[in-house]
Order: sequence, then C-alpha cells, then structure tokens
Amino acid sequence: MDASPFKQHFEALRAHAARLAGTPIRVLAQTPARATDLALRIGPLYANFARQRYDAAAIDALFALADTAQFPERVRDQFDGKRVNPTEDRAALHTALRSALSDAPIAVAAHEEAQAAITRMRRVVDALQDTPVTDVVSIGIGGSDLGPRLVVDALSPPRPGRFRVHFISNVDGAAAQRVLAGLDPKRTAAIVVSKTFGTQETLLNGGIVREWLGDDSRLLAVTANVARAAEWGIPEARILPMWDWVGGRYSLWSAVGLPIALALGMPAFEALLAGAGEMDAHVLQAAPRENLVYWHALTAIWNRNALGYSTQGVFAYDDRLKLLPAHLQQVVMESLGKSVRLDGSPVAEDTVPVWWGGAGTDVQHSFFQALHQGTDVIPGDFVGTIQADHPNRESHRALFANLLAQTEAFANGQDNDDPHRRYAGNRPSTMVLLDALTPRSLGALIALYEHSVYLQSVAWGINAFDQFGVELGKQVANSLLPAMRGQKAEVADPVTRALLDEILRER
Ligand SMILES: O=P(O)(O)OC[C@H]1O[C@](O)(CO)[C@@H](O)[C@@H]1O
Repeated sequence: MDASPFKQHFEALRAHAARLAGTPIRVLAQTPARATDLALRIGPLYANFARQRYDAAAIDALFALADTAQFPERVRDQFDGKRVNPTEDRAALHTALRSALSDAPIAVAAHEEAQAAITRMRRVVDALQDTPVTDVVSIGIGGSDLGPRLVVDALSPPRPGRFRVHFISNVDGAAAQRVLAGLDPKRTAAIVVSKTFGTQETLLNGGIVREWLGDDSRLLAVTANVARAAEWGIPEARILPMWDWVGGRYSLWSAVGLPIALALGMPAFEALLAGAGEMDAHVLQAAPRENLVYWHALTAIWNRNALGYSTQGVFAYDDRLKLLPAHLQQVVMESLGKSVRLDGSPVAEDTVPVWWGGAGTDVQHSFFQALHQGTDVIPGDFVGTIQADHPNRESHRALFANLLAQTEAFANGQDNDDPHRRYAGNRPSTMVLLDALTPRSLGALIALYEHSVYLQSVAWGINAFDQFGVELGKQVANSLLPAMRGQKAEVADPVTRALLDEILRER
C-alpha cells in the first residue's frame, strides 16, 4: 500500500492554507451568505462552520479528499460490520446498538443481540424498582465509565429517576471511600462494568464495593467476558452482555449504559439511542455537502493538517455538559492517537491533536486568556443549548451573550496601539447548538463526534478502534506491584528504583 495515498490532497490543503494566510476569519466571514451557507441543521442539532479559516476553494479541496478517501463507502463498511478494526480482527458495530441501518447479516445479528440486551436491561431496571434500593454504584473506568457518567450527570436533574447513581473509576482508594461514605449498603446496588473483566482498577474497586455491600445479591456485572465475571463471583443470571464488536469508548449505547437507564429510566435511555440513530441515518444517507459529520471531520483535518494546530478545545456552554470534554477526550484521543497506518507503515500526516476543554463561562476566567493572546492558536468547538431547563432566564441570556461574545472575539480580535491590549483574532471555532438538552439531542451530539472520529481515521489511514498504546503502562504497573507491596523485586530502571526507595522509605 502507498504510504500516503491521499498525499496530493493534503498538499493541496496546505497550498490553500498558504494562499489564505493573509486573509483573516473576520474577512472570510464577510463573504455574502457564508454565515448561513456554512451552517447545517440535523434534527435537534445545528452547527455553524462560518468561523473556520477556509474559503470555498479550500472547502472544495476538503471534499475532494473525502471523495478520494471514499467516505461514503467507508461509513457503509463500518455499518455493515466489516473488519474496520483489522489489528484485532473486529468489526465496530456500535451503530447496531442504536439503529438497524444495515442488511449485512453480521449487523442484523448484532442488532438482534442488542435488542435482547435492552429487554434484559428493562427487566433489571423493573426488578430493582420493587426493592428498597435507592442508590446504585457503577464501577468501571474509561469507556466503561465516561459515557454513562456524562449522560447521567447531564440529564439527571431535572429528571430525577428512581435511583441515584454514583460512579467509581479511579484506582485511588479515596475514590471508592468518597462515594461509599454517604451511602447505606442495605439500600445500594452495584454494577461492575468491564468489557474484559480484567481491568485492575475496576476489579480492585469492585472488590471494595462487594465487601462493603456485604451481600452479593445486589451486585451485577456488564461484560463481554462472562466466564471471568462468573469466576469473580457474579452469577450468570446477573451478568449483562457486551461484545467484542463494541469498543469500550463506543459502548455507552449497550448494557454499559445500565447506569443511565437506572438514573433516568428506560424511556430516556431509548431516546438517547434514538438520537444517536438519527445521526447514524444522517451520516449514511446525507449527500457529502449536506453531511454534518463530513463537515466536522474535514474541519478537524483542515485545522490539524493544513493549519498545523496541535490542540483542539471543546467548550460546553451548558454546565450540565461539563463532562463532555472528558468523554470526547477518550473517544477522540484513544481512537486517533496513532502513528502508524493500517498496514503498519508510518502515518504520513500528523494525527490527533490534544483534545481538552471545559465548561463556559468558568473557562473564560481560567485559561481563555491563553486562547485570546497566547502564541498557539487553539481552535474550539463551542457547544450550547438554546432552551434552558431552569427558570433563571437572565442567567441563560448572560450565558449565551458570553458564548456569542467569545467566538466573535476569537475570530475578529481587536486592534490597539498598546500591544498588551491587542487581540490578534483569527482564532477558529465551530458553533454547535442543541435546541434543548434532552436524551435525544445528547445522543445525536455524541454520535456526531463518534462518526467524525472514524472519518478522520479514514483520511489518515489509521485504525480508530484499537488502543494498544495503553497496554505498556498497565504491564509496567503490574510488574511494579510486588515492589510496592514491599516484596523483594527486581526493578531494572534506575530512576524508578530511586523513586520507589523514596516512596517506601520509613517515615
Ligand atoms: O471495560 P474494560 O475492559 O474494563 O476497559 C476499560 C477501559 O480500558 C481501556 O482499555 C484503556 O485502558 C479502554 O479502552 C477501556 O474502555
């Protein structure tokens, strides 16, 4: 395979970026109708790309890349259950969890299994209703934690469900203690969520919670490794399924979302799936120029490979979405943090930028100074919710005035004779607006990012669905455990040895 089949396209993009170097966003934005032409609405989602640093010719070049990279065919492959994760010889069928948009037998079978799992989830939720349980602790990490945690945090109030749901992820024993401190073991159920059922953090925390509960009957598991969960002590009847065709970071739509169903109710969980399903139908069916996912992915490529930006912010102007950056960080960075192509050859272009973010307006009073005047330009996705769910109208107006002000100031800057008070502007942003924050709109939003990530991986020729990079640290940690326990152990690395000596020194 050619190490860089899309080389001419990336070179063309860089040529466009060079051509546009002297044309700031505030000038580009004056192009008639651009402010509305570079906007799309898909169901409850609206996105506006008018404040990106491209013009019509550069956009044409981006869509030419999408064409050569065969975006529609590659999307179809994923929905049809092709082995889009060749290094693990796996499909990535998270779409089958929320929509039945493929006739391929493997996708149909996956959809049927997913439906059966939903039926089982409903039974679990119903069965718990008739017990004294008031609280549920979800124990998992990474993809087995971040998505459900985000959705529960975003949507719980003002929709208080029957159960309060809490999350424990970090292996730091303090995390478990802090959650359990306020709970009554007799009124608490727990779910151990782990695709592999081999994750150190989850098993340790699961053990702590199991002991604290004192009664195994309120302990459930969600896993693809039923044998291991059963061996750990959870009977099969209380194990809900996962499958190797769902990646952890794409798994909140499966029984991994049980904490969501418990916190918000099954109808809300199903509305979340339906919202994601709408985005699935959109990415599959919309023409390229009408396709929000294509726009989002191509904009990411533009900022990374044509303009060379090495970080990307996501700023939620909705306090309920403050965990969105954390979830997207895993979806984006675990998927796209790769430096070799599918065939193992070095990737020709820079891949994932550092994704990070926070909630506005808080971020304006912490790190936005650097975004306005720092030497690095940091493009941002700004996510807002038009309709508030609370009575504080004036607060909501102020929130939106800030959201609009920041993106305008980033784009336009402001001249001043005093260099300290000058704003260069020309900082790109995409505005993503939800009509209201509902299970449906949140499902669509998360699915937008999932699909965008996949298309970026297609353009770079990398595997978005493996994550071997996380393994080395796990292995080293395991090898250091005996030394941490004070047992005699060979530690070859001199710096690690010195650090261990300091940590284990008698005090
Ligand atoms: O669900 P598991 O198997 O416990 O894995 C948890 C997480 O760990 C990772 O493998 C990364 O360490 C993620 O990809 C995954 O979501």
